[in-house]
Amino acid sequence: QAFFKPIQNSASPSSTKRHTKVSVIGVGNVGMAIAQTILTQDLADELALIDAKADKLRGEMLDLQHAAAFLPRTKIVASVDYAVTVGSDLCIVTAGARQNPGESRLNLLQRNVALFSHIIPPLAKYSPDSILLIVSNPVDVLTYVSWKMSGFPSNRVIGSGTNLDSSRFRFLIADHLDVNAQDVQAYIVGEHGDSSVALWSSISIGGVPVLSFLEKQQIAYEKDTLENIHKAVVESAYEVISLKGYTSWAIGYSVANLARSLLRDQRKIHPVSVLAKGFYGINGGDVFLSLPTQLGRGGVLGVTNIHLTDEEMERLRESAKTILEVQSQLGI
Ligand SMILES: NC(=O)c1ccc[n+]([C@@H]2O[C@H](COP(=O)([O-])OP(=O)(O)OC[C@H]3O[C@@H](n4cnc5c(N)ncnc54)[C@H](O)[C@@H]3O)[C@@H](O)[C@H]2O)c1
Ligand SMILES: O=C1N[C@](c2ccsc2)(c2cccc(Nc3ccc(F)cc3)n2)CC(O)=C1Sc1ccccc1Cl
Repeated sequence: QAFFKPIQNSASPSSTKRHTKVSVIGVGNVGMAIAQTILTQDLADELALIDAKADKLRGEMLDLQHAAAFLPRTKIVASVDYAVTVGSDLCIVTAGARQNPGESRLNLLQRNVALFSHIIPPLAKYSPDSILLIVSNPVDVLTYVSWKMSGFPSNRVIGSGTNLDSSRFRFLIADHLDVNAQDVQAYIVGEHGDSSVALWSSISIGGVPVLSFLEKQQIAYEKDTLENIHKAVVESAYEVISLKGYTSWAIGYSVANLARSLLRDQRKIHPVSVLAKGFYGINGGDVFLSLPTQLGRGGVLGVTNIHLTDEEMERLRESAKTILEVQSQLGI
């Protein structure tokens, strides 16, 4: 006895809506924050989870599946075998070793490059037309490594880069000016983390350039205000780590926002890590740095040609040089 009484001609029409599949590699703090945001925002029809720890992986899959009654219907699969990622539209990589106390960034990088040599090639094999979105740190170099290891065209290899830095920057500016962070447009570019570059000229509130906004609102513009807010972006990352030991929610929402632009072909502009060679006089070699980039279903659709001051240009080139020196030691 069928559970439902068939209704005439109710067979679902041959749906032209494509099946959207997202794979998240690494189900730690960051990977699970991204996964749950993708589910709550209904960004995928299928979510595949990968990790090296089989028990943790199955536990996270079951725990998410048990929320099905409260979420849009999404098929959730998980395995240590990369075959489960087959046919993904987007592969988000958060897997990686954590920096040990006192460990140099270079040593952490070398450990993560070794891990990536077992992660990227199977992803590329099972989903040759997918977009790779790299979150693992050091994100700019690991995005370059993923580009080399995958053999994908550079428009389909993106790093989360300074997307999180910029979202913290927007929050802090909004908090300082008592406005909504969604009305604050502000870009941090270049290298993710301690050496990022804040583009003061890019800041606008509701379309009003920040300096004239301050004048109009008669808010005193202390010379160091914006510089102090940029410093606070870096300090807040260290503060969160010191208080809770990791970061998850801001990176989760910021990466899901990138996933939305990519999967829904939003053609939105985000500060993400892209192959920066040829832009702003960066010509010393293949280097990934964050620039304001238009994102859509094809990945990187274009890089905006924003005005940079000489100082901003110089700092970008310095970052490129540092990263190229590190990359030259990888032998990739
Ligand atoms: N780009 C950014 O803005 C940003 C922000 C926060 C964190 N991060 C980075 O994200 C990464 C993850 O952070 P986290 O807090 O989730 O760490 P975590 O240790 O909680 O999770 C990492 C996961 O990767 C898994 N893993 C390790 N090796 C693997 C392999 N070979 N294959 C598959 N899975 C593997 C581990 O089992 C673990 O579950 C770190 O590199 C961190 O620095 C980046
Ligand atoms: O919010 C974070 N948390 C992390 C983190 C998460 C789990 S363990 C450490 C963080 C927090 C603080 C410092 C730091 N340094 C770092 C270490 C190794 C790298 F390869 C890159 C960065 N990393 C990872 C990370 O990249 C961020 S954003 C971030 C970091 C430093 C400065 C500014 C920003 Cl916007």
